[in-house]
Amino acid sequence: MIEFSGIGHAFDGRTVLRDVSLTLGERRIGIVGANGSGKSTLARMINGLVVPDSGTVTVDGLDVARNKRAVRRNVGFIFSDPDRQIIMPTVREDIELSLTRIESDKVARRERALAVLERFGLGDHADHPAQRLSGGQKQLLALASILVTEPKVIVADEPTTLLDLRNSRMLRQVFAGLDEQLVVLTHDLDLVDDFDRVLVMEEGRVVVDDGPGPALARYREMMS
Ligand SMILES: Nc1ncnc2c1ncn2[C@@H]1O[C@H](COP(=O)(O)OP(=O)(O)OP(=O)(O)O)[C@@H](O)[C@H]1O
Repeated sequence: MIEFSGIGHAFDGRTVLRDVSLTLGERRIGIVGANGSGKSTLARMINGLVVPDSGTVTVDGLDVARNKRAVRRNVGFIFSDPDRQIIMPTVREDIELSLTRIESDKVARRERALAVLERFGLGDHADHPAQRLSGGQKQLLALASILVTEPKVIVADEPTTLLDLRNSRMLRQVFAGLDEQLVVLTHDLDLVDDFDRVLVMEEGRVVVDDGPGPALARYREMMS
């Protein structure tokens, strides 16, 4: 359960979030909205990457600002720019690094890394330099390295921006099969059209909060 309570935030004196209060308990939640409407800022508060100027954010009852480390163990954050997330020289090592926290056995780590790479269509690239992957392959690697650790909550910021149609569809299926709570920020409206709940943001506020059908229809109207 994620709870935003009376959130306000400004960057350099410019307000970007205004009095946002929300309880997110559904399994799959989409957040859409115009560029600059505050989606990423709000999502980054879920794992303490941004601390709100006013109000509180809690995850399973833990105040994020005061318990960043504990919260981050349970919240996997997938950045829109995969270069921010890829650390190790090879593709397999990058996944293995993510696994060190939850799997102490080296051989088991390797097996799990290879299995997840196979699942994400990167099996043939396991020993390739991670930085030489294409943009979309890097995005898949960044996703795989978070999903493999099975965090309780996954926050994905524009996860399909670099993906081709086949991989976007594959990701949609991966998301459909996840047991974890998922919060996805996206401009790809098809990605969230079967989610449980969709929020539409405008100028730092949540202006629509509904099922995907009515919420996306309203958003399309707003953007036309
Ligand atoms: N670290 C920062 N320093 C200064 N301003 C920032 C910072 N991060 C975000 N902003 C500003 O806050 C506003 C909201 O940005 P945010 O990234 O939350 O929007 P968004 O809805 O995710 O946009 P997009 O769809 O373009 O990714 C923007 O005007 C942005 O310039």
